[in-house]
Amino acid sequence: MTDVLHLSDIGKSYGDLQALGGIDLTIPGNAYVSLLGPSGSGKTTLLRVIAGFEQPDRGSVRLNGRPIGHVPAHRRGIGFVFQNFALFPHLSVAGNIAYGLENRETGALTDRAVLRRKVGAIIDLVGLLGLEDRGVAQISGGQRQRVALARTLVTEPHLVLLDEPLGALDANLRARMRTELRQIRERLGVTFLHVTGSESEALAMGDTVLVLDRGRIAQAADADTIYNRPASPAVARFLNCYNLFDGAVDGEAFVGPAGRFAIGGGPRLPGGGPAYAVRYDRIEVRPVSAPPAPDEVRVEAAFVASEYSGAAVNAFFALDNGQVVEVEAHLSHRPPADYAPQQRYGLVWKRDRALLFA
Ligand SMILES: Nc1ncnc2c1ncn2[C@@H]1O[C@H](COP(=O)(O)OP(=O)(O)OP(=O)(O)O)[C@@H](O)[C@H]1O
Repeated sequence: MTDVLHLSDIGKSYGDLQALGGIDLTIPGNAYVSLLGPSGSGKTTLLRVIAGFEQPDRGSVRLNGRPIGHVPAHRRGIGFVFQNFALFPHLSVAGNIAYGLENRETGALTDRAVLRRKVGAIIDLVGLLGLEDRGVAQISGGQRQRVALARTLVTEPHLVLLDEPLGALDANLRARMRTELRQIRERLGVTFLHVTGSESEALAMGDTVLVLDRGRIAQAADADTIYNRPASPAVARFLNCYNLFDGAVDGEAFVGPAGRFAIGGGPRLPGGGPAYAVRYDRIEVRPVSAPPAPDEVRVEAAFVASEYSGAAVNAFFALDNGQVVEVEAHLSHRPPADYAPQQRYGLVWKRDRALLFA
């Protein structure tokens, strides 16, 4: 598979603020790539540099092997889908989709039959058949999102950039559009680079997930690797599914304010430590009197509260040093537990299930 985009040492500052601090990145053709990062990490700035809306202070951008730093945005052959859709309110669904083809600077399409065929094919692809003549104010949010996507795809871009494309949709629709976006992309074979602040969206959608941290790529890997082997405590923190503990390695234990955790045969990860991380769903809650097995780590904590989220329940426990530990139980595995407020429990996990950044 050939690479579609190559970034080398891209830097961008606004005054004293460094938004991008030297980005090296290669994005393959025919792939779904998610770009995940907390607010302010530089996601939008990076997309805008790639699209050509923003000039970087340094570094180079290559598209299909050719440098495009000097090429204006509208000639790059890169599509952009915005969170707010940015549709023309006075045009119909078909009118919005045709607009870019009819009005492009070079090679504007004037042949009505060709235009109708191209627009019709893309309307079919994104699932808008029958809505061609509706005004865009008379369709649903999900349908407007499809129009925004179709309007970009009809220009046959080499690469499509999507900035929080599902952010304006309600939760049900967002889940459905995830699957649809992936299917549409697969049918076309064009690379999507999808910016999101949602870890679940990034992991669910990306063949490759890029994690941005303060203007740098903290990790680029498949979703499984990111989830199970985050490259640093910062990446683990963004994923919102790891309890992180401060401390230091002391012989065969990790020692910090939360206690002394015996180190098992689990991996020692090189990046950004020292820190100790246990995933929410790796922790079991036991009566305080139950002793741990030799291969387990145990801390005592008082139950604070639970939160149901559909298929799972997340319970929060306070350690003696005040740190809150989150435990996630999937209801398909066991019925919801009934913990007593303020009561003490043993929180237990297998030594080799923890991650050690050292
Ligand atoms: N035009 C600008 N002028 C000054 N500072 C800017 C400008 N655009 C972005 N920044 C700053 O650059 C940093 C990166 O911003 P960016 O919008 O790329 O982050 P982001 O990861 O997309 O955030 P969010 O998820 O909140 O949209 C932020 O600190 C932001 O305040």
